[in-house]
Amino acid sequence: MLAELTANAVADAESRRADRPMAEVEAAALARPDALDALHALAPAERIKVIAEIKRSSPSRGALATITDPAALARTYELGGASAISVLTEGRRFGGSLADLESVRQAVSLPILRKDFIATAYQVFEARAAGADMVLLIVAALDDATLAELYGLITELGMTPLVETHSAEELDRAARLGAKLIGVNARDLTTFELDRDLFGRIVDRFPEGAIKVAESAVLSAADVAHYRAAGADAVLVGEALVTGDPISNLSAFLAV
Ligand SMILES: O=C(O)c1ccccc1NCC(=O)[C@H](O)[C@H](O)COP(=O)(O)O
Repeated sequence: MLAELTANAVADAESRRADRPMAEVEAAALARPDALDALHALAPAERIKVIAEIKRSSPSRGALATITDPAALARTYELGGASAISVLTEGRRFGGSLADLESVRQAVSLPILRKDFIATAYQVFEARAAGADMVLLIVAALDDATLAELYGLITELGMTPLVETHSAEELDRAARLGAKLIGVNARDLTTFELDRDLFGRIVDRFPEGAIKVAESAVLSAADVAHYRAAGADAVLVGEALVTGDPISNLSAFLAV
């Protein structure tokens, strides 16, 4: 499934490239004001931080929410105390787009993550051109050379890579990269099984000083407390915020 999602995302980017060549996207990326400092926004603090996601649907859960105005939802997240916004830009299975990211960029002053299946430089330039401050790199989807190349490009463009892992070995690969913002996704992206305890089992492998993000499977404040007790600096939450009341859920999550 992960290989298919990545291949589709790359194919979709290649078809956009036919209309908007690399030189044009690169120029748009370089013309953007500086990216926001996501490492500062997500730095460890007394309270856990929340990266709030704009998520319409997903392969594991199907349709989740009708989001006609992602900018309005992002403003609600900002008002509710989120530290950053994640925008799923994959179109086929998640119903997202780069246009969503652009509209969110105009609406909030929080760092924005492009959450997608990134495997090419073109997708990274697209992210910056649309106003992203962070770009997701999924370790399981990339070999070490591509991971290092994309990591370098993202940082050269002033953005922060969120390096996503799902095992101790992948966390070690993220550490070798020098990643400063690392996520452990509770969701196995091939089987869709959720394992909330994975974060706690491998948290000791985080490199010194890296920001620890627990991704997925937060449905309640108790889940946030579980991740916090295991050492998470931040949680990345989609479903609970798009299917419930975002303000009261954020308030409960941030009170942990
Ligand atoms: O959510 C899915 O079904 C999914 C399937 C395959 C690849 C990625 C997938 N989701 C992306 C994410 O990692 C989540 O959207 C994100 O961590 C939030 O998760 P949740 O709070 O459980 O909605």
